[in-house]
Amino acid sequence: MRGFFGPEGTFTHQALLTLGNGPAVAFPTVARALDAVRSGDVSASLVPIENSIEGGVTATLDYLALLDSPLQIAKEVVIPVSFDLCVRPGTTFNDIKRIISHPHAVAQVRGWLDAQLPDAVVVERGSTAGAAQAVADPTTGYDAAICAKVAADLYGLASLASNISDNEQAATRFVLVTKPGPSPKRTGYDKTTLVAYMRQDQPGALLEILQQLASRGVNLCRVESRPTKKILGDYCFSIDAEGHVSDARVAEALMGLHRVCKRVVFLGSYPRADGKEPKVPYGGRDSDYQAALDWLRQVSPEIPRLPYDRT
Ligand SMILES: O=C(O)C(=O)C[C@]1(C(=O)O)C=C[C@@H](O)C=C1
Repeated sequence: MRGFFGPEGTFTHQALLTLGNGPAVAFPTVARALDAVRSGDVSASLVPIENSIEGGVTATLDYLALLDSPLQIAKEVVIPVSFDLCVRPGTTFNDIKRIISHPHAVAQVRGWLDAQLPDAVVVERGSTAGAAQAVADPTTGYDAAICAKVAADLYGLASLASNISDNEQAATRFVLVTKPGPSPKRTGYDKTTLVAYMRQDQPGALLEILQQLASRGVNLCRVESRPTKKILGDYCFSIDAEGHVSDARVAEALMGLHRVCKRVVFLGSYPRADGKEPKVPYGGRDSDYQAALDWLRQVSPEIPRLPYDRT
């Protein structure tokens, strides 16, 4: 059984449907969807992780990487997102005083709201489909939801305005999260997600992290700093890098990070949704690493095995 950030009608739910039609259970928060994986109530949960306009979904980034119980990403899904302004049938534009939606959704229609409904109070809470559910119940005091048309149809709302996003190209990335285990097999178009905790008060610590990746030609798709939540000013880095942990250059970079960081949390290697293969720099292919290792063994035969060693 799979879990997802719900209820039915969220963008997460739509993303889940692209993975097939198996049994699924909705959770009202990302944290609960991930806890259900930790407790074994579901085998995997789908949660949003990154939006092309608003960036990382911090609830997911933080809760995925919990130090005592990190989870692992097995798959990613990317879908386009667009929003409608949805109301109970009969509500007019002039009736709208209170609007509700997910914070990421609000951020993606901010310009439209400022222009069309500048005086409305906007409440950021739950999910877009949860907002549609709340509006469907007149006792909640909400007049309109910013949600997908699918959610409006599910909860009996009418769309007063369609495609109100400030940016029509918006897309959100979702990840299917499991308990830690072996990564899915390397495809040649993979991504690796990790969190690097710097040593404190170490000049150039961030540069050192980036150097470990750059010097092996490992390209980054996302990097953002997140507070460690221990003391003010203490940060870790959430990173998506191109490549798979079994690619020699990625394995070497991860070992390098382990040497220079206080801690590295590995959150999985998995196929990229867009199937894009990385540009491997000169000397960065597995065969280059193998040739270098074979050469080193000739120079000094007692060199021990390395993780990517295939001889
Ligand atoms: O509320 C939803 O429908 C979600 O699936 C969450 C979420 C997000 O976290 O970004 C997903 C896509 C949209 O960008 C807005 C909200």
